[in-house]
Amino acid sequence: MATASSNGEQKTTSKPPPLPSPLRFSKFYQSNMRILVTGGAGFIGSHLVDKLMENEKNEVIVADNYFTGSKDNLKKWIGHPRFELIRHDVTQPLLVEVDQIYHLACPASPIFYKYNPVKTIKTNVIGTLNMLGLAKRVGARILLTSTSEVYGDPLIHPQPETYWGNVNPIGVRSCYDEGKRVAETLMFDYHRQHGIEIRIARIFNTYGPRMNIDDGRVVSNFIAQALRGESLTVQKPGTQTRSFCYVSDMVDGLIRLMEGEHTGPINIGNPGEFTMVELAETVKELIKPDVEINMVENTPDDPRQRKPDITKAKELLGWEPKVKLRDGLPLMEEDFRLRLGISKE
Ligand SMILES: NC(=O)c1ccc[n+]([C@@H]2O[C@H](COP(=O)([O-])OP(=O)(O)OC[C@H]3O[C@@H](n4cnc5c(N)ncnc54)[C@H](O)[C@@H]3O)[C@@H](O)[C@H]2O)c1
Ligand SMILES: O=c1ccn([C@@H]2O[C@H](COP(=O)(O)OP(=O)(O)O[C@H]3OC[C@@H](O)[C@H](O)[C@H]3O)[C@@H](O)[C@H]2O)c(=O)[nH]1
Repeated sequence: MATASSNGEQKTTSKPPPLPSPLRFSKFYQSNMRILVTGGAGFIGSHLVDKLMENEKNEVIVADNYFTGSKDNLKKWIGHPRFELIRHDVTQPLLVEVDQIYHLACPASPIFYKYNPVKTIKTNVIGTLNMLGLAKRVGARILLTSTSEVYGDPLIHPQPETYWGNVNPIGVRSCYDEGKRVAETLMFDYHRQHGIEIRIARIFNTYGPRMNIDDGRVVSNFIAQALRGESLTVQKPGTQTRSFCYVSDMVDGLIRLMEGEHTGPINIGNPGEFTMVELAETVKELIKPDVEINMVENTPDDPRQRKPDITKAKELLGWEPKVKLRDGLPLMEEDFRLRLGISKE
């Protein structure tokens, strides 16, 4: 049990976690690393599970309520002896014995997190409290997937982790961005007060195969629209920017953060920055050159610019993204073609 926090402050630690089953110390038993992935049936979560399952020393448990995720994303692991899938809502306590927790459970696409905002904030606050309670009880290390949305509509560009953000506390996005900010606070309070080992990743826009076709986020929308021959819906003004990270780079960054020595928060994202008009033009050029681009109304509080400063990730985790947008989009196109049943002309 740690006695000093990463910033040198003294911590009050409560009672230590119970000892694990004697079986884990038995001479002839090689214990595996037991890893819980909440939200593991979703887009990033299922890719993370694939990577974790590659290591034969890992046992993976997924807890998911299937709000935006699906069993289909995990079908290759169902029935595997090192894998378990639990239908569970993180707003309820969970009793499992694990060594690490990747806490991803939360809808991520704006149309889904705004659909039931009260549930979104409960997922972020009560869900994170429950997972921290679990981490405390069993002595597990816990990683939270926070978001670039904690910077709100940023007034500093690119965004370093030291920036405190510019967030509307009462807007339609607040259930998500303020929810994640409270989740980060809870993580640090459990760390300082109870000595829990924490990791916080601030994820910037991530894309790749397995995103829901009707997820509503911009990359999946544009690819699905181009493949269906529908016009690409660029929300006004179209000059707003995002920086897109391919999912395999993201998973690599999350695992390095979990395995490393630093609590974070650490930005994980690709600094390649594009306006939404540039993204639409790239999708058009790569997938369907004759598709139209249609300017449509935007939603409130849409951040005007976003680009991660990844100096910390490079220095502390030895991580930087490898896949450029132009290389990642065709991989996603291939997956969408398969799922939509539209072959290349
Ligand atoms: N993809 C991105 O660009 C991005 C950016 C920043 C942060 N993140 C964070 O990464 C995580 C995963 O995002 P994603 O893109 O894979 O989204 P996703 O919607 O595909 O996955 C979220 C998963 O969480 C599950 N879930 C939602 N509420 C739950 C609850 N109450 N109990 C149990 N399970 C629940 C969903 O069913 C789904 O499987 C989220 O925490 C999100 O906030 C993602
Ligand atoms: O069809 C569309 C959808 C979206 N957009 C624009 O594309 C930009 C990105 O929108 P998205 O919905 O993909 O995602 P956002 O960047 O707004 O939010 C995301 O940020 C980080 C994560 O936490 C979440 O995955 C999500 O909240 C916005 O400016 C939006 O106005 C379009 O131009 N057309």
